[in-house]
Amino acid sequence: MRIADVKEDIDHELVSREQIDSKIQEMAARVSDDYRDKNPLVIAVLKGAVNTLVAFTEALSIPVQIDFMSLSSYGSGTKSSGTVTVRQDLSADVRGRHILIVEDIIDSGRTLAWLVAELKRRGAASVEVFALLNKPSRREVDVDVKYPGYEIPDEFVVGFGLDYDEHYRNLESIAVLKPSVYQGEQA
Ligand SMILES: Nc1nc2c(ncn2[C@@H]2O[C@H](COP(=O)(O)O)[C@@H](O)[C@H]2O)c(=O)[nH]1
Ligand SMILES: [Mg+2]
Repeated sequence: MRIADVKEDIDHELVSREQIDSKIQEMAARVSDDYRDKNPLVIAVLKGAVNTLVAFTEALSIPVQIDFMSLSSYGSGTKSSGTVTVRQDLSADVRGRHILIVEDIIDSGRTLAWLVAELKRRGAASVEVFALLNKPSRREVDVDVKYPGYEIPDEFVVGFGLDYDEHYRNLESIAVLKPSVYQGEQA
C-alpha cells in the first residue's frame, strides 16, 4: 500500500522506501561482518518489527536463526503505558546465544530496556540491538543501540510494520499520521 492509497489519513512521508532499504542494507553488511562464525539468534519484537526483520535478514550474508516475542506497552493508543507485557514468549532457549534484537522504533526506551535485561537474565552470551527508527527526544530509559537506523522527531509514525490500532502496517514507507485520526483516543 502506498501513501496515495491512504492520503486522507497521512500528514507527510517521513522515511521513503528507498531510505529504509538503504539503511537496512548498510546495517546488514555491518552485522554480517560482526557476527560471522557467531551463529546469532535474531529476535524480532512483534508485530511492528516484522517488515524490518524480513528485509534485514534477507540482506544478511550469514546464516541466522529467527525467533519472535510479542510485547506490548501501547494497547491501541499512541502513548506508552510504561508497563511492558509479554503477549507471546520466545520458542528458543537463549542461554549461551549471541542475540540480535530487531526493533521497529525506540520511543521511551522502556520496551527495549526491559527486553535486553530479560534476555541477559535468561543467560544470553551477548545482546545487541538494531532499531530502524529512534525518537531520542522521547527517551526515558537509556538503551545502548549498536546498530541505529534513522533518528526521527517526536511524531507518531505508521507504515513498514508500524500501526495505529492495527491499521497502516502494510504501508510501504514510514509516514506521520494526521493527529485527527487519533485525537479523542482514551489516555
Ligand atoms: N506505530 C507507532 N508505534 C510506536 C511509535 N513509537 C513507539 N511505538 C511503539 O512502542 C514501542 C517502543 O516504545 P517504547 O516507548 O517502549 O520505546 C515500539 O516498538 C512500537 O511498537 C510510533 O511513533 N508509531
Ligand atoms: Mg516494536
